[in-house]
Amino acid sequence: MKAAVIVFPGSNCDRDLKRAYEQAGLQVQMVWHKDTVLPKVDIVGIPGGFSFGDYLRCGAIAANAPICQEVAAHAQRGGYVFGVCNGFQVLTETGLLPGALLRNAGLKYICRTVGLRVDQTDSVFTEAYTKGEEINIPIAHHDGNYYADSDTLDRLEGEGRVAFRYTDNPNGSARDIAGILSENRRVLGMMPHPERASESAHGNSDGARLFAHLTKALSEA
Ligand SMILES: NC(=O)CC[C@H](N)C(=O)O
Repeated sequence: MKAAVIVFPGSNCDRDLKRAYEQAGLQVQMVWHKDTVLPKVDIVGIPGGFSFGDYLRCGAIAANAPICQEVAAHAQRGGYVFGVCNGFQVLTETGLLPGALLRNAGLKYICRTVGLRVDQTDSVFTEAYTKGEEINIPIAHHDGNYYADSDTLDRLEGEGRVAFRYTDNPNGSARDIAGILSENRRVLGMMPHPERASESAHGNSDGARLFAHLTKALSEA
């Protein structure tokens, strides 16, 4: 199974995501944002970081990079895409996921491990968990406050597209939302970083389960 990890100027979790994918058994190719061809892969990863220095809005400039048209085409063909933190911000800016990530309610950068509740287990990203299970995953962001209008929030909830919620909302996110899925559940965006909870040196393997299951599910898909 093959994965691509997109790299923008200012990405800083690209190699962490590559490592988490590789440890789970995926073959990874790094893809520069100016590339206009996406290699044939089973999943695209959009990593965390500070793409283009977070200028304009987090993820807004990255969303207009040439490779993002290819990522959108891949998603429209039913391909899998996984955006972590800045990657989630990029996915909302491209319109592949609804809503926006606003400045944290407390206006401060938050870097700590938080509790998440798994709300939807019916996706390749979340099947490893049980519904309602509480896991611990680190966050590191200043713009993680998920916003969408109430109709969109109702639709996300009604369609079972809320993947993860914060157990103790750290950033003001609407309805405690920490991660959402696309309509076909093949695109996941989440603010917490499962790749930072994926090996013994991290002291937490709650994220490793996501990656291990992902590889298995992709090979069976
Ligand atoms: N860790 C990250 O991806 C950070 C995302 C973004 N730069 C923010 O701080 O909100």
